[in-house]
Amino acid sequence: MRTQAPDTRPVVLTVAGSDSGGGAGVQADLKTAEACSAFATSAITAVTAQHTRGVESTHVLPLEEISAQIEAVRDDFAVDALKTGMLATEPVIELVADHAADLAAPTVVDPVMVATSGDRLLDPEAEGAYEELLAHATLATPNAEEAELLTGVAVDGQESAVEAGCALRETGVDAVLVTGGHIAGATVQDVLVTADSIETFEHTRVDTDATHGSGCALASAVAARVAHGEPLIEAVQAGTDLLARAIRYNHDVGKGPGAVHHLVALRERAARDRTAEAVESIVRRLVDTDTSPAVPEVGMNVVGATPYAESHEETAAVEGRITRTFSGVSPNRGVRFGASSHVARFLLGAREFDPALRFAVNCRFDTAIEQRLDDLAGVVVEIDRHEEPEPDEERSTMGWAARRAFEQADETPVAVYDRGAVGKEPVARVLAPDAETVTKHVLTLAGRV
Ligand SMILES: Cc1ncc(CO)c(N)n1
Repeated sequence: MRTQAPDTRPVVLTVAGSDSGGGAGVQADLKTAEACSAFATSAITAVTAQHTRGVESTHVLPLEEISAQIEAVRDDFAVDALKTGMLATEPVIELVADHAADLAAPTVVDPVMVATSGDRLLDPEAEGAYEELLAHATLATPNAEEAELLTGVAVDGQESAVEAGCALRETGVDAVLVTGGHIAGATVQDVLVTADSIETFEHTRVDTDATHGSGCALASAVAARVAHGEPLIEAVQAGTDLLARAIRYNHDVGKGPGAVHHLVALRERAARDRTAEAVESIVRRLVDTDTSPAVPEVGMNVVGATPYAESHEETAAVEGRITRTFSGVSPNRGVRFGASSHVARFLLGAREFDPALRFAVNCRFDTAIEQRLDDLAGVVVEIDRHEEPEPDEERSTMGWAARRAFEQADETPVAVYDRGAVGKEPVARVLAPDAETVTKHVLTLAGRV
């Protein structure tokens, strides 16, 4: 016999509909809540025959069966947060309102009315019943249409979102997050109205229709976090950040628009070891082959981004860079996540245009290297650093450099170089989707192939 090692997690109960398509509803809730470190339980209100293109049919379960599921969970588990999704009819909303009133745990209400596909998921006569449930809720997460249906305030921007949020708080709900995904604009603004603050969470819009399951995932992520005892504002910030990433790296499934990537943050973490090992293998090859002719005065860095990297903390690089020695080149210290700022920001900037790019290396640029750039198989772009704007808050203009390069090229470049500027050494940066290719590019520039 072995000693058990139990793992304790807060329990989330989702009361929602089943989506056979797996992207929204209970399926989305279970995946998201588990990915946010909660133990997820569920009570199914309705079974929908659904896919990425729409809802084919809906069967609402008998009220006693919905009630029995909630009772079964509550009898046995200490529920740390309640989350509601598709409630379908007025009696179901009333049933859940009774449980929310009686449960000493935070309740997150996603007032699901219409699917992303446009199909109705709530009996139109039941909209008024939400007041009863919201009276006992911690947070409501309506989108612009739901906020308008619940309050009569047409939501078309931040100001009206605040107005609708304040109006909805009259029901007694502690806080309202009016989500902005459906409001046109280059950025998505989600507006949180609480008793004593108004917070706006802003994310650059991702050009996709693959948002199936986004409302369910957001509310479940927030529920899992408040179940952990996280303050509401932090939980909402983290939830909206998660969703931005889950939409950018959406699941390309089905014939319609894809679904959000509920596990994206877990997958990012899971890819870290492989990414660091790939960077280590590139560094080994560059050291073994003595790439000193390609090492710039400022030192060379090899940067690897996880497939879902969004910040330099999610890229692995050599601490202290690779520098020239008497007999060749040497990495100063080990490979660590977050070790590169400059080259990492160039790679992250390039990933805004081509997310398949995973690796970048900054190389020397001189007349010998300039000639060898022709030997690289692919597009090479020159940028002029005299044109660059003031550095951003991270004191880096590397996002600009990547943007400038992609504006000038019709396809993803393999190298982006500049001839320097005052106080700036000329640099040739190589880019690739895989470790093997980026290594070959550096060896080519060093004259080692
Ligand atoms: C079952 C279900 N719940 C919620 C939504 C909202 O996206 C959906 N499409 N399906």
